[in-house]
Amino acid sequence: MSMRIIDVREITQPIASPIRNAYIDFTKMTTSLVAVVTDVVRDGRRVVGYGFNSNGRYGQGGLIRERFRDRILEAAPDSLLDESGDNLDPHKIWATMMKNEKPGGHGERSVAVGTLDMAIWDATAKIAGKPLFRLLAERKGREADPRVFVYAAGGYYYPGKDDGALRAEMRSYLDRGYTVVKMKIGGASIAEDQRRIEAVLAEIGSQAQLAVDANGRFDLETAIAYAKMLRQYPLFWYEEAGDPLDYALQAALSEFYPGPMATGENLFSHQDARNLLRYGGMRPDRDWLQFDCALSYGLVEYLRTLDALEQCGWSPSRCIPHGGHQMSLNIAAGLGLGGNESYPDLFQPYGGFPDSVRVENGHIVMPELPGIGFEGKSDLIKVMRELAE
Ligand SMILES: O=C([O-])CC(=O)C(=O)O
Ligand SMILES: [Mg+2]
Repeated sequence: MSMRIIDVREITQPIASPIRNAYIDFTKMTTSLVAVVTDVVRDGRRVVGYGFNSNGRYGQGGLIRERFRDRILEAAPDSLLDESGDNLDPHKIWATMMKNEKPGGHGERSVAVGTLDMAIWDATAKIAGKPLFRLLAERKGREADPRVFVYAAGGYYYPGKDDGALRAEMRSYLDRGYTVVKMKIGGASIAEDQRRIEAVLAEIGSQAQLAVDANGRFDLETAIAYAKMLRQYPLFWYEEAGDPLDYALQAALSEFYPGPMATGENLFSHQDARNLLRYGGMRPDRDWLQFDCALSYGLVEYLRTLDALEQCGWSPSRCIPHGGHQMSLNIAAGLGLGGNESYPDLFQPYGGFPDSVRVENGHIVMPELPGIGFEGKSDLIKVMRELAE
């Protein structure tokens, strides 16, 4: 059976909200929604793979429409297929997209490619008739574990939001089954952030743990001042203290912060990830890596990142990706990551879980849906089908 990709579509959609972290507000935030349309039919329906980019980087319509889409559509169809000729080969499609791209300076083309790569894996798993996490586990020769740890990310700065509202937000995450919650720091004075942290700790008590995220705001001196304040609390992690590419800052910070640190959501290639592990002072026994395939050239590249981790003595179980999307849930269930982020109240309809999924004791169980599982989330698949079906 020969098959081909007949179209690649992109639309840039708003995911705006009035929230802000220590670095940006989200009042103009967008995402690229893409569809990879094939001529394959499964269960009476044309197979279309879908993807989108995570929050934090804007939609990539320009790059997708002007460069990457055409490379896929202009390639000889058979050059994009696996050995059997019955399915797409995401690795070959990745190489086709990246033809005539110089190495280094990864910028945001990694977001454009990561978004398309998500759609390509969705189509590939649908054509194979399996959930993506099962396909990944099979290819890796390991057992999938459909039960995945998830934590609730929120705690943003928000106009008029006081400690009472922050506490109520965190309480609502506990009520929805989460055992780890995350809040923003670095967007207020250190005294105010300490007060906010203590308010949340008082609210969650021993029911949950708290992670804090500075979104890369701090210089070394401020990062250390916060470390000295934060280390008196039993935090789940201290995230992205300084600039994502300032490995020396991260390494120096480790001398002042014995608890778990987390970073990596703004590193967009396996080379950058490897540099973090080489030079960032990150500790494989306690720290967390948050590389997000949807921002960093997709799963084809994330597999290289996992190889780089292994070479540096890191387990995939130390990875809890940024982004709160179902793609990373599949990678976690299929390849043994430590879990995934979730934004219970933000970035809808893109984030979250299929409708049938509940969080229990900080974990979800992946449903057995072909592909990434977008078809199980009614509000999401509705906007996806408007693009391509
Ligand atoms: O506020 C953001 O940009 C999102 C973020 O850092 C996170 O989810 O860790
Ligand atoms: Mg973050």
